[in-house]
Amino acid sequence: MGLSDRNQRGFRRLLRSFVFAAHGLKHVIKYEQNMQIHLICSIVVFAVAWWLTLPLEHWLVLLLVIGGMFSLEIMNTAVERTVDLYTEEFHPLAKRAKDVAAAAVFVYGVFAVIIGILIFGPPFIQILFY
Ligand SMILES: Nc1ncnc2c1ncn2[C@@H]1O[C@H](COP(=O)(O)OP(=O)(O)OP(=O)(O)O)[C@@H](O)[C@H]1O
Repeated sequence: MGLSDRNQRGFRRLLRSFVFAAHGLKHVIKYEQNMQIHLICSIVVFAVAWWLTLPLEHWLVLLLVIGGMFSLEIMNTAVERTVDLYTEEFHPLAKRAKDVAAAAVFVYGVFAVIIGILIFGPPFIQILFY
């Protein structure tokens, strides 16, 4: 959507916003190594969850955690690009903004790993020791 047709309403506008979101997603997947790592990890997680025939509640938690991780990584990229638009010179506030955005992904990642251990730990212990 051009900046001029911001006042447009209706289905066409909705459709175009999906197209722009798809462009953003394609950009993050193509250029962000961390996003590629998240994608590979999530495919492995879903494959193992399928193999273990985890219950629906566990699938729902996994979907929430992985969806949240993707969304945070995408927002982190948005912060990085916005900071780069403002300056590509070294600036303490640019560093602060990027580091804080990265910290959001890191904190969520730590909790995602804890949730993963809680979900996958018991069935693996069952398979390995019983
Ligand atoms: N303009 C800047 N001024 C000061 N420090 C910066 C600036 N740009 C980046 N940095 C520092 O370098 C780090 C890496 O920044 P960069 O833009 O390369 O993102 P990144 O962490 O490599 O992210 P990703 O790997 O997800 O692309 C930042 O977290 C920040 O500490």
